[in-house]
Amino acid sequence: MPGGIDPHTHLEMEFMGTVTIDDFYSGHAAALAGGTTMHIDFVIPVNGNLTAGLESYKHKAEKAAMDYGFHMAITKWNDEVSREMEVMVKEHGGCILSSAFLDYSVTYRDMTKILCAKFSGINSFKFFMAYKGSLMVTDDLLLQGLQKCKSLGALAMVHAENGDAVAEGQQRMIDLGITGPEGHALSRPPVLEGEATSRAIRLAKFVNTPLYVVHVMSTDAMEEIAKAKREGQRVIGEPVVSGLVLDDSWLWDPDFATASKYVMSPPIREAGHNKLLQAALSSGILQLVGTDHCTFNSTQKAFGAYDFRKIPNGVNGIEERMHIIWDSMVETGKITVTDYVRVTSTECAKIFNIYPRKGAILEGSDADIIILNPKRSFAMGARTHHSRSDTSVYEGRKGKGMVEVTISRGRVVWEDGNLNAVPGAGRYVRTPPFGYLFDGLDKSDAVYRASLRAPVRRGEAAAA
Ligand SMILES: NC(=O)NCCC(=O)O
Ligand SMILES: [Zn+2]
Repeated sequence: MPGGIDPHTHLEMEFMGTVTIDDFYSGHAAALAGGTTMHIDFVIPVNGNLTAGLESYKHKAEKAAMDYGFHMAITKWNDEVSREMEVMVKEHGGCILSSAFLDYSVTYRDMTKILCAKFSGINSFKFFMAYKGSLMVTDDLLLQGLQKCKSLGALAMVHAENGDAVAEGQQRMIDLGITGPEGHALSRPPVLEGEATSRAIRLAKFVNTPLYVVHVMSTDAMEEIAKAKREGQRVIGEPVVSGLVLDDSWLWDPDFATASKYVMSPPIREAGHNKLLQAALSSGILQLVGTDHCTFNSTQKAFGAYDFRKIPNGVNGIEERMHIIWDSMVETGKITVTDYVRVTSTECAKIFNIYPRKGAILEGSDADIIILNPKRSFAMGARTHHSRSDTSVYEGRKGKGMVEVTISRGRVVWEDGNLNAVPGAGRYVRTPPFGYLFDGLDKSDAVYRASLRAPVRRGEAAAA
C-alpha cells in the first residue's frame, strides 16, 4: 500500500520553554519504522523574522532521513508577517524578498534567496487559539490570517481551545489545590474545545475559506465539525492516535512520571470520546489520522512536578500510528483496508496538494510503499521504540499488524527492524497552493455577492 503520511508532527520544536527531544534523525527513524515515508508538520513561527526561522531549520532539515514538508505557525500579525506568508507560499523561483531584507548586505540577501528557494512552497498555516501569553492568537488575528490564507490558496489550520478560558480554568484548579497532571485535563474541559472549534468554523465560514482542525480530541469538537460539514462547509477534522485509543484515566495515576506522560493539549478525554471519534473517522466526519507527535522525556515532564501548568505538552505517536490504526480499526472491522489507506495516506496527500506524487501507487508517483503484515503482532514500549524519548504513552500495548518494509522513492529504507536511511536522505516536499479545497470558491463568492441585493439605490440614484 502507499507509504503512510503523517499530517501533523512536531520534531525538535521549542515548546513551553522546552525543546522536544526527537530530532530530524531519531524522529524520522521512528517514523520510517512505523511505515511513514513523509510527514508534514514542523511548526516554524512566522514572526516577522522569516530568515532566522528558516536558518534554524535548515541545519535540521539537512539531516532529514525521510521526505518532509512544513506547516508554519502564525503567532502575531503585522504587514511583515502578512508579506512573509506570501514568501512561504510562492514556489521555487517565485520567491519574494521582503523589503526589510533588501537593506542587508548582498551576502545576507543571497542567503535569504537560497533559503526561500529551498523552503518556499508551504501551503498551510497554523493558528493556536490556546496557549495564552505565548502562541495564542486573538479572533482579530485569526480573521486576518484566514483572509490572507484564502488569498494565497493556503489552508488555515487551528489548534482549537479557548485560551482565555483555559487560563481561568488553570487558575481555578490551582486555587483548589489541584497541582498534579489531572489538573491539566480538569482545567481545559471538552466544552472549551467545542467552543473554539465552533468559533473557528464560523469565522472560516464568514471568510468562505477551508479550515483544518488539528488534533480533534472531543466529541464536542467533532460534533461542531459534523454540523458544519452537513451544511456544506469545507472543514477537515484530524483526530490523532492518542485521542482515538487512549482515555484520561492515566492522568489520575498516583505516580507523577506515569501521569505526566499523558499531558497533551487538547487533553486526552475521558473514556467514550475515543470510541465516538473512531466512529466519526469510520463514517468520514473526520477525514485523516495524525499524531501530533511531540515528545518530551521524563526529566522534561518533571519540570511540572509541582504545577501541571509547567508540564510540557505532548505525546509520542509517529512510530505507532500505522500499527495502532490497523489494529484498532481494521482488525476490529470498523474500517476497510481501502479506508485505512485513505485515512493514513491518500487523504493527506490530497488535502496538502501533493497527490498523486504522494499517497498513491501509480505510474509517475514517488515509489513510497509500505508492506504491512496483518498476521504479525506488535508490542510497544520505550525500550524498543526508535524515538529518543524514555517514555511512551503506548507502553505495553500489544496488537496485530506490523510494517515489515518501508520503501521511500524506490529505496528500501526500513526492513524487518533495520533502518537503511542515512541522515540527509530525505527530500523537502513543496506543497503547492490552491489544493482541491479551494476549487469553486470563486463561484460561491460570486453567489454570495449576488445574494446581497445591495447597495440599495435610494434617493436620487434610484430616481435616475
Ligand atoms: N498538542 C500538544 O500537546 N503539543 C504539541 C503542540 C500543540 O500542537 O499543541
Ligand atoms: Zn496543537
